Amino acid sequence: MSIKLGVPSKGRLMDKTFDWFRARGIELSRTGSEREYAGAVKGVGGVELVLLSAGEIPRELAAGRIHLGVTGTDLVREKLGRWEQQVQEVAPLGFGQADLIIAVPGCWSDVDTLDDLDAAAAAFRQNHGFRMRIATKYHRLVRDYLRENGVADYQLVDSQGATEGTVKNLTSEAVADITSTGETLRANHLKILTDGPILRSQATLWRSRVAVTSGDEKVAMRALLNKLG
Ligand SMILES: Nc1ncnc2c1ncn2[C@@H]1O[C@H](COP(=O)(O)OP(=O)(O)OP(=O)(O)O)[C@@H](O)[C@H]1O
Ligand SMILES: O=P(O)(O)OC[C@H]1O[C@H](OP(=O)(O)OP(=O)(O)O)[C@H](O)[C@@H]1O
Repeated sequence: MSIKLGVPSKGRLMDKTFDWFRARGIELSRTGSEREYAGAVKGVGGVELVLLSAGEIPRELAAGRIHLGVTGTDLVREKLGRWEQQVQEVAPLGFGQADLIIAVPGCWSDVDTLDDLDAAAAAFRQNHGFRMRIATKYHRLVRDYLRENGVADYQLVDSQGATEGTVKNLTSEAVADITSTGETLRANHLKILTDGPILRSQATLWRSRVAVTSGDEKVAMRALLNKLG
């Protein structure tokens, strides 16, 4: 059997992951037709490439179905409770940097910090009869962060994409999402709370702590990790 290496199947993370491995003498590639999720590995033996959604890689590592996987710190911390017990960081990859932040409408002139948000949330509930809505796909991280900072008068609404549009669409009052250049926030007239990000994320190579490795696989794992430095 081979070591299974999970890599995002599309987009910026896939291309940059392929570049990162290539720079270390390992050629990863998608094979078959443009739409087929099959991959090949050259430059090291006993390693199989598994192409997956970035969001599913934490779960596959935690289940031990892949031995190694590339995905963002944000996704590991969001998807896995007690993530340190399930995965181990092998190497930060130096790309896919993004901050998880909370943003509110730019016109909320009296809201710049979490404390301001807390006060605005209490007032919002009194005026509207329901809790201020924060749209996000990072439920665990946002809930933990707001609890640690004493903000309670809010509700999370799920948004799996185009989150910054939810304020304009009147399905939320604030958002908690990943940003890198800040352009999407600016284009949607949102401003970031000034307290600092909830989390700084980047693409990272993880090793499963639970995947079982046979003798052959241990040899392949050592050879691979040696090449990666
Ligand atoms: N604008 C950005 N710049 C840099 N990294 C980003 C940006 N947006 C998202 N990322 C990072 O890319 C990783 C994958 O993001 P996301 O969950 O959006 O995946 P996706 O591309 O939608 O793929 P899938 O839907 O297949 O899971 C995350 O770790 C995230 O932090
Ligand atoms: O700060 P910026 O450089 O503008 O990048 C931020 C955007 O990038 C991500 O979205 P993505 O492109 O993955 O699409 P999504 O909305 O479907 O998640 C993220 O969710 C933001 O919307």
